[in-house]
Amino acid sequence: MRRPTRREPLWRMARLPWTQVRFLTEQAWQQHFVTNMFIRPQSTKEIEGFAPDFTIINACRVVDEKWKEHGINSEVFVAFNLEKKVAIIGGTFYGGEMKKGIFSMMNYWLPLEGIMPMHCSANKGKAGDTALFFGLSGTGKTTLSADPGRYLIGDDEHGWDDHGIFNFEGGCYAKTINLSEENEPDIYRAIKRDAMLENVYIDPTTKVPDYYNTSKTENGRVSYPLHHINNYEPTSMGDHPDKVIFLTCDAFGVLPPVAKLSPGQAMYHFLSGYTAKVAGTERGITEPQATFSACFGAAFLTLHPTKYADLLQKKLEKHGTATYLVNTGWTGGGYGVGKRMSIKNTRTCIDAILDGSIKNASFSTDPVFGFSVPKALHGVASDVLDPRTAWADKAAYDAQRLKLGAMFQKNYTKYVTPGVTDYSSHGPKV
Ligand SMILES: Nc1ncnc2c1ncn2[C@@H]1O[C@H](COP(=O)(O)OP(=O)(O)O)[C@@H](O)[C@H]1O
Ligand SMILES: C=C(OP(=O)(O)O)C(=O)O
Repeated sequence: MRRPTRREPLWRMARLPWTQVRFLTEQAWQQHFVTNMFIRPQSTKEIEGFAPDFTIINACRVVDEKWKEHGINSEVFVAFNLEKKVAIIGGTFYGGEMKKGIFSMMNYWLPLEGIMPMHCSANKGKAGDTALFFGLSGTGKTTLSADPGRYLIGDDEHGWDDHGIFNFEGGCYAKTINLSEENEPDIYRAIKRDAMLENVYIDPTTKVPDYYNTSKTENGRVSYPLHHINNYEPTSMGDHPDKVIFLTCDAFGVLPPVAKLSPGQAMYHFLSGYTAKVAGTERGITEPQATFSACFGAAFLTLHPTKYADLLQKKLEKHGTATYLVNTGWTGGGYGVGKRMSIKNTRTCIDAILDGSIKNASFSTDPVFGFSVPKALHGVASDVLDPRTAWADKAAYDAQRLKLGAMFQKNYTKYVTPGVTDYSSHGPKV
C-alpha cells in the first residue's frame, strides 16, 4: 500500500496553482490517485529497502474483448491474486477499483490477526471519544464524518484491534454530485491543489468544475489527502469507539431517521446490511434499489459475513459500545413520493448521539422492528422523527413497513445455520 517514490508528473502538478485545472495523462492520473488515497511514506528513510506488500498493475486502457467467453460481466476486469499479491485492473479508469481492491485484501488478512476490518468512516470528539459510521456506498460515510466539531480519522476503511481503531488509507474519496459549500463545507474546501477530480464536468471555457452537471456520471468524485480536511486527526487512530452508527439509505421511507439498537439488534442489522443502492454507485442503477449488503459492504468481503459479525460482536461487548441505526434515505414516502432526508436533519440526529443528549430522550418501541425510536429530539421536527407521521397515507406506511420486515426475514434465513449464533429473534416481527 505504500509507494516508493513520487515521480515527475506529480511534482509538476504539485507546483501548479489550484485555479489552473490540469488534465492528467492516464498514467499520471492513476499514480496521483494512489498517492492521495494510500498511506504516504513520512520520510525517505521509510522507503529505504522498500518492498511492496502488494502490486497493482493498472492497465486501464486494456479491455477484455473475450469477456463473454471468460464469463465476466463486461469488458472491465479486476483480478486480485491473494497468493501472488498481484492485481491486474483493465477496461476502467475508475480509481475506486484500486482502493476497494486493496480493501478486499485487508478484509482477508486482518481477521487472521484478530483485527476487525470495517467499511466505515470514523471521527473523534474533543474529549477523545471515537465514533464509527458503517454504510454502503452513498449512505453518507464521507459526508457525515467530515464534521467541523470533530477530528476526522478517515472516511471509508478502518481496522479495530486491541489498541483501538485505525485508518488504513491516507486520503478521502468524496462524491461530488450536488456538492455545495453550504451543505458540505469541509469537503468543498478540501478541493484545493493536489485534490483530484474524477468524472466531474469542467466548463470548457471557464475551467470551473460544475458539480450539478452529471452528464458524465452521477458518481463524480474527488480524492484528496486526509490533511486537506482542516480538523483531521494526524495519528489516523482513535480509542475503542463508544458509538457505532449504521447508516442505511432506506428508499422505502420506512425506517426512522434514528433508532437505538440493542446488542442483538446491532448484530442482526450488521449481518443484514439493509440499504438502497443509489444512482451513481453501480452501473445500471438509475434509481434507488433496495439491497441487503452484509456488513454494509458485501462486495468487499473475502470471508463469510458471520466471521466479521463474530469479531465485531466481541469488540462491541468488550468495550460497551452503543449502536444506532440512522436512515439517510427517504422520508414522507418512498422514492418517487417522499424526499431524501436533509443532511441537516441527519446531522442533528448524529449530533444528539455524539454529544450523548439522545440518552435523555424518551423512546417508543417500533412495533415491527422492535428498536427504540426517540419521541423528541431538539432540532428535529416530530413528523421527521416518526416516519409514520411523515407519511400522508398511514395505511400505506403500515403495509410498507410489514413488507420491508418480511424482506429482512427472507434475507436473514441464510444466516440461520448450525454452528452460527442466531440473531433472528432480534429482527422484525411480521
Ligand atoms: N441525509 C443525508 N445524509 C448523508 N448524505 C446525504 C443525505 N442526503 C443526501 N446526501 C448525499 O448523499 C451522498 C452520500 O455520499 P457519501 O457521503 O460519499 O457516502 P459514502 O461515503 O457512504 O459512499 C452525498 O452526495 C450527499 O450529499
Ligand atoms: C469507492 C467506493 O465506495 P464508497 O462510495 O463507499 O466511497 C465505491 O463503491 O466505488
